[in-house]
Amino acid sequence: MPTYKLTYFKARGVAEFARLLFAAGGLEYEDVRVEGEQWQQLKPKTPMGQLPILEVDGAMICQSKAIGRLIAKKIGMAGKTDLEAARADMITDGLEDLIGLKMSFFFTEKDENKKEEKKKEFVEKILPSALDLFEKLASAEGYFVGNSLTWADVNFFSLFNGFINRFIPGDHLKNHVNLNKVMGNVSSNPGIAKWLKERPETQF
Ligand SMILES: N[C@@H](CCC(=O)N[C@@H](CS)C(=O)NCC(=O)O)C(=O)O
Repeated sequence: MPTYKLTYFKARGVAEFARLLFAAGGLEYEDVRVEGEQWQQLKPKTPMGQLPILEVDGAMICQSKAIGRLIAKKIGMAGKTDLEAARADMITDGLEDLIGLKMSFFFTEKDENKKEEKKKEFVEKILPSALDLFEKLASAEGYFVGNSLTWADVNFFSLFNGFINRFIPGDHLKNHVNLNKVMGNVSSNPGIAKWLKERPETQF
C-alpha cells in the first residue's frame, strides 16, 4: 500500500474534497496543515506554487481535481467503465466552472457594493439555473454516475457542505430532490460520516 501525505493550509478549502475521499475509502494518509513561514519555505518546492499537494511514496502531485481523481481510482469511486469515468469528470468539470469561474468574484472583487451585486445575481440567477441542470444529471437514487457513489457525488457534496454553505448559507437545494439525495448518500457513507464528526473546525 503506498504512503499518502496531503498538504494544505489550516482550512477545508479545495483540499477537503481529497480528505473526504480518503475517508470514504478508509485509506490512511498524513493530513499536514501548514501556515505562514512553513508555506513560504515549501512553496518553491511545489510543482505549481500552490496547495494542496499530495505526496504518493514521495512523488508530488498538485491540483485538487487531479489529486481527487487519483484517490477515486484507488478506492474504486472513479466510475466502473471509461464512459462512467468520463461522466464523473464531466460533473467535476461542470462544478469547477460554477465555482472556479462564476464564484471567483468572492476573492477578486474588491469593491464591496459590486461584490454584493454579483453575489445577488449569483444566488438569484446563476446558482438556481446551474442547480436545475445538475438536478437532471443526478438520478432519482441520488447518484451522478451509475448506481453507486463516485467522486462526482463527493465533489458536489464538498462544494455545498463547504464553499456554498460558508459563503452563501441558505437552503439552496430545497426544490432539488435528486441533489438532496446525493447529499444524503455522501454524508451517510460510513467513512465520510465518521470524518464529518471528527474533522477539525476551521474558518474556511
Ligand atoms: N486549481 C488549484 C487551485 C489551488 C489554489 O488556488 N491554491 C491556493 C489556496 S486555495 C494557494 O495555494 N494559495 C497560496 C499561494 O498561491 O501562495 C487546485 O484546485 O488545486
